Amino acid sequence: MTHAVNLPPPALLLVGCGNMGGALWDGWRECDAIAPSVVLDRHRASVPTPHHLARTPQDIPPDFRPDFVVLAVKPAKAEDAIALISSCLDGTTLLSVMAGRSCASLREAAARHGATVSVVRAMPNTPASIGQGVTGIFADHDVSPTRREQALSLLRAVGGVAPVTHERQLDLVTAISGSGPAYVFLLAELLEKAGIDRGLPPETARLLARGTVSGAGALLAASSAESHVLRENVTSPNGTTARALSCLMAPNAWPASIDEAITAAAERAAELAR
Ligand SMILES: NC(=O)c1ccc[n+]([C@@H]2O[C@H](COP(=O)([O-])OP(=O)(O)OC[C@H]3O[C@@H](n4cnc5c(N)ncnc54)[C@H](OP(=O)(O)O)[C@@H]3O)[C@@H](O)[C@H]2O)c1
Ligand code: PRO
Repeated sequence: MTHAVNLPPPALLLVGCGNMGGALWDGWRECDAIAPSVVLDRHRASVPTPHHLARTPQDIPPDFRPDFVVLAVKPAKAEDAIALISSCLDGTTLLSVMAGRSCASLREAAARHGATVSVVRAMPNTPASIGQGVTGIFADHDVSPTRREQALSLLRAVGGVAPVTHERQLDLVTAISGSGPAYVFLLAELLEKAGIDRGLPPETARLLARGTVSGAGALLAASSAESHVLRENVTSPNGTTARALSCLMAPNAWPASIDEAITAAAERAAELAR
């Protein structure tokens, strides 16, 4: 995939505007990355003009022709969603953010409902809502260069983008960065709980835990130093951090559990593909 040159922002039919679809939608709207678009979702309260909210496929304006149909429903609901919007799908590019579902399975599902589509798969994450996502992306062989570039631009508008050359690598992307924010939020939860359990006022524990996770993330983003160097900068010889890290870095602690967690998530992504 190469760099886009002055491509017009695409019009989208966003199917599913929940946690991930909503994060992308907020990020795209914030930076004007999209032409007038339609959101199909049962729960979204509103979308601002010039965009249009459809509660059911019948609410989609009949003359609306999207450049991309962005599929952001749960993988188990993909088949139903494709059946419902098949009349908008024919001839478009399907941009799926679903875990697991392969390009081939989505192409075949569309074909079962009389629609010919090319498929781009992206695995974003929820910090996309504030323009700080990171997305792995894979374009199927029949996606046109223009659509590839537009898909890349869309995802670049909401953060970093890592193209992968083999579709199966998206399972690992899902395990590391798609699911990854949850691991970091868990760390914030556990730090907060540790403070409260040891007698800190809850609001103090919350401030310290959240500030530490977000501050460390911001420092990582702003610094060119490797993450292990930033860690070592906090760690005085024989000091408090060294004592804590001797627990966390024990071979059967974080090194083992992170490894196990990534394997488990990637295996689940592969299961969803089946
Ligand atoms: N959450 C993440 O951090 C994340 C990250 C990367 C990728 N993903 C992928 O993104 C996809 C969506 O996940 P999510 O967490 O955003 O799920 P979600 O919060 O449940 O959002 C999906 C939304 O789509 C709506 N919907 C489904 N079918 C519809 C239909 N036919 N008509 C109208 N609305 C419909 C759902 O409504 P109902 O609940 O009423 O069906 C829901 O509001 C998944 O495939 C997941 O693998 C998620
Ligand atoms: N959320 C989706 C899941 O948990 C995919 C990545 C993040 O399956």
